[in-house]
Amino acid sequence: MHIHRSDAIAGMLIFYPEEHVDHRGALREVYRQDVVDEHLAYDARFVMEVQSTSTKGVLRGLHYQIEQPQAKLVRVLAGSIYDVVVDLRLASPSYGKWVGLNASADNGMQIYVPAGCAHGFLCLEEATTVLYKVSQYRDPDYERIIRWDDPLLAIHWPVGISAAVAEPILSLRDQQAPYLVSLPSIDLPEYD
Ligand SMILES: Cc1cn([C@H]2C[C@H](O)[C@@H](COP(=O)(O)OP(=O)(O)O[C@H]3O[C@@H](C)C(=O)[C@@H](O)[C@H]3O)O2)c(=O)[nH]c1=O
Repeated sequence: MHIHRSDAIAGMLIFYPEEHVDHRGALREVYRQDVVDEHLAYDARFVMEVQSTSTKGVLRGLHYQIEQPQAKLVRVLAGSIYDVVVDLRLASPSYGKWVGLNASADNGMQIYVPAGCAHGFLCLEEATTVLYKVSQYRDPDYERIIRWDDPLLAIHWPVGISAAVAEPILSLRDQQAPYLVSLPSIDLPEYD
């Protein structure tokens, strides 16, 4: 498994599992505890796996949890996504920075989202299925959302007339999410 440390966001990692191809098909080791133990922060003890399936054009995000921040290990089981990680951790050296990556079932990329970073993805194909492990259970009281198109963040989503997706499909909650500028600091996660 090849591991790349993000230059842009402190603690963010990208895993590229090796693919073994033969006449029957292909095989990858998709999870190794020893790799996790060696490379991830102490809080990356995964307690739950979540799987979502979406139609093309669905954008989920940008989501994070305060008080019980969730580290996430994200991969695509079917289709492809533009995956975005945003550092909203107060006092982080990379606060306000974002990283966008094309992850797909084909390329097998796995993205480690450090606890406290916001996460979202745009589905680029029909029936795109994403699976992620999380290090804390979900607590709706601590869930927070930032607008996917926040002008302060200026994320280059592949959205628009000549892009992969003309108009994203959002949940009502994501449509009504606040902009970063209006968020009190109590709603932002800590950096440790
Ligand atoms: C995230 C989640 C949702 N749910 C339920 C709540 C709701 O009824 C339904 C859909 O939830 P949501 O609209 O929050 O799902 P979704 O918009 O897909 O939320 C997810 O977005 C991506 C980007 C993330 O990074 C995740 O951590 C999570 O926030 O599923 C759970 O039961 N457990 C969970 O862990």
